[in-house]
Parts: sequence; structure tokens; C-alpha cells
Amino acid sequence: MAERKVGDICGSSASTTSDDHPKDTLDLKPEDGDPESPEAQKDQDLKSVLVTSVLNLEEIDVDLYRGTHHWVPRTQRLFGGQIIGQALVAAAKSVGDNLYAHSLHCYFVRAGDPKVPVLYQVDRIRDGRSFTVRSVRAIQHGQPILICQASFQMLQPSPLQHQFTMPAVPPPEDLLTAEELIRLYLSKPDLAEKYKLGLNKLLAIEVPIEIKPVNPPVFYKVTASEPKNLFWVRARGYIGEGNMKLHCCVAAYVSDFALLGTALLPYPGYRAQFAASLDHAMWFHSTFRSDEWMLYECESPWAGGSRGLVQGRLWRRDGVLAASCSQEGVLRVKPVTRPSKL
Ligand SMILES: CCCCCCCC(=O)SCCNC(=O)CCNC(=O)[C@H](O)C(C)(C)COP(=O)(O)OP(=O)(O)OC[C@H]1O[C@@H](n2cnc3c(N)ncnc32)[C@H](O)[C@@H]1OP(=O)(O)O
Repeated sequence: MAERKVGDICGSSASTTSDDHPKDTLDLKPEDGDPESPEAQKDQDLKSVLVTSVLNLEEIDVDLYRGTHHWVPRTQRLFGGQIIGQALVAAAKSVGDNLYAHSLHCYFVRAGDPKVPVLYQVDRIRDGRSFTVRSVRAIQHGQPILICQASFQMLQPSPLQHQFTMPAVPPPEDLLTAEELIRLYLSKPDLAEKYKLGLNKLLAIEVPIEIKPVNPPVFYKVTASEPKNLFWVRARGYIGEGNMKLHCCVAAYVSDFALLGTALLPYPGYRAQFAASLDHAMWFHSTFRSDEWMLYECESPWAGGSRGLVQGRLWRRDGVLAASCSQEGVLRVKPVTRPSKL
């Protein structure tokens, strides 16, 4: 299968079969070439776990897929980004080669259960001339946990093109990863035991995303800040060029990570007692590589009524706006009790 260069926006490499449904188009296998070659083996070894497992759905029947879990947050409810990414994989499988993921809108209606797989039932809502829409229900225990609509468009260039300017920040090479920051905190000789425990738990989590905060928090800082956050993100491991559709699914996974917490930044005197994403919308603007560093600019324009609205923009290193997202989440908080100084 000819490799598609990254110039295609969230494209796919489909081929139609004898029936009227294009066959599965999201090929997660290594690119063309001898699968036994040392290069292919190296790729396979380094292949991001997001590709080899999290976003690699099993086909159960036409338009019915099953997804498994890789990393589950401490809340023990499925990570929202995983369900979104897998739902987009399922939606994209029945969409032809000349169509590109440009948006998705989801509601999280029940907590995902990490003890059982997720089924993805795809409904082919419409195949229009320029736009094709799929609806996906993520199902567990016979009930939907997520409802998602995804839309795909033919490439239709236009003279109307503009974007905001990417924030000026240090490059990722000048910053520390989240793990490096945690190890730095752990190296403090006067670090209290209870903090050590929490930090080592964080280190033990195998999140398939690498993160470099642009303004790393001062360790257990208690000062309020604006509800804005910036960090460099990329998928761990190798994904490679040629499958923009897959990069969109990985970006959907990444976009839900550390986003909702932006709304808590002005309130260091409170901690989340219950926090969960209610909905999530995403728009894909240009080509990008989700296994290369991208700047994730997050901000929360509003919070109230036990909810917080957060918005994110994913920027390529060259300043091109790759994707935007918006999410509202439940934020039920309680005051942080600090040991009295007396
Ligand atoms: C800052 C940290 C950011 C973390 C971001 C995590 C991002 C994620 O990936 S979350 C995963 C994706 N999203 C989801 O799973 C949400 C799925 N949807 C749902 O679970 C439901 O639709 C939900 C909970 C939003 C609404 O359902 P509904 O039955 O109306 O909820 P409700 O009765 O209000 O209470 C639900 C939960 O809030 C808890 N709760 C209710 N009131 C309070 C309160 N005052 N204080 C604290 N918790 C409360 C309840 O105990 C219950 O918790 P649990 O599910 O563990 O029993």
C-alpha cells in the first residue's frame, strides 16, 4: 500500500471491496516492506503502544469493533482520551481514502469500566458529496459510555486561510519531562515521606504520552495562577509518516490529558473531589505528527455550577495550528486542609 506523505490531512489509505462498504482502512501494521527486516523489526519494537494496542481495535462484525485498555487513571474510570481515540478509529474504518477527519463531538455519559473491553458500534449516518458523517456508540455492559459523532471531508482548498499566532515558548529540548521533574523533586533531601509516596506512584504510571511542562509548577506550590497552561506533548514511541488518520486518533487521545485540570489553577485552596469530562469536541486543521513534539496551549475561559470549560490548541513546532479542542467537565471540589503552622 503506497505510503501517504504527511501532506494529507487526517487521510486514510482505503480501498473498496466488492460490496458497497470500503474495507477496513486504518492499517496499523508496519508500513510496506519486509516485515522481517531489521528496520521493520526496529519500527515494530519502537512502535508506539498507542498504535500497537490502545488504538488497534479488533473487528467483531461489520461496523462493530472491540477496544482494550492500556493505562487507566487513578480514578479507575477509563481515560476519556482513550475512548475518544478508539471511537475515532472505529468511525474512520468505513471512510474512504479521499476523506479526512476534520471534527468530532462526544458526550461521556457513563464511567468506563477498566475491567471489561469496550465495544464500538458505528452507524453510517451519511456519505455526502463532500462530507461524510459517522456516529459511534462506545458500549459496556450493554449501555453506552460515550456517544460520538465524527465528520470527514474531501480535500477542498480555499483562499480563506488564517490562524492565531503560536505562543513564544522555549523549545522542548530546553525543558524537562514530567518524569525528570518528579525525579528532581524526589532528590530534595528534606522531602516529606508522604510526598515521596505520591511522587513515586506518579512515576510508576506508564502513560503512553511524553509531556514537558513549559512552566513547571513549583513543587506543591500553593499560589493561584491564571487558568492557562502550556506544555509540549508527543506520543511515546514511533508512529511514522503516512497515516494521518492515525495521527488524528492519537491527537484525540492526547487532547484529553491534563486538559480539565487547567480550570483548577486559580484555586490552590481546593482540590478535586470528583472530576470527569462531560463532553469533548475537536477540530483537525492541518497535517501533523503526533509522535513529534507539539505545543499544547490550554486555557479555561469559564468555571461555575460545579463545571469547568477548557479549550486547547495543538501547535506544530513550525507554528502551524494542527488541531483545536473544547471540553466541559464536572468539577466538584473541597477545601485543601493544610497542617497548621502552630
Ligand atoms: C483535575 C482532574 C482532572 C481529571 C480529568 C479526567 C478526564 C477523564 O478522563 S474523566 C473520564 C471521562 N468522563 C467520564 O467518565 C464521565 C462519564 N459520565 C458520568 O460518569 C456521568 O454522566 C456523570 C458522573 C458525569 C453524571 O452522572 P450522574 O448520575 O448525574 O452523576 P451524579 O449523581 O451527579 O454523581 C456522580 C458522581 O459524583 C459524585 N458526587 C456527587 N456529588 C458530589 C459532591 N458534592 N462531591 C463529590 N462528589 C460528588 C458521586 O459520588 C458520583 O461518584 P461515583 O460515580 O464515583 O459514584
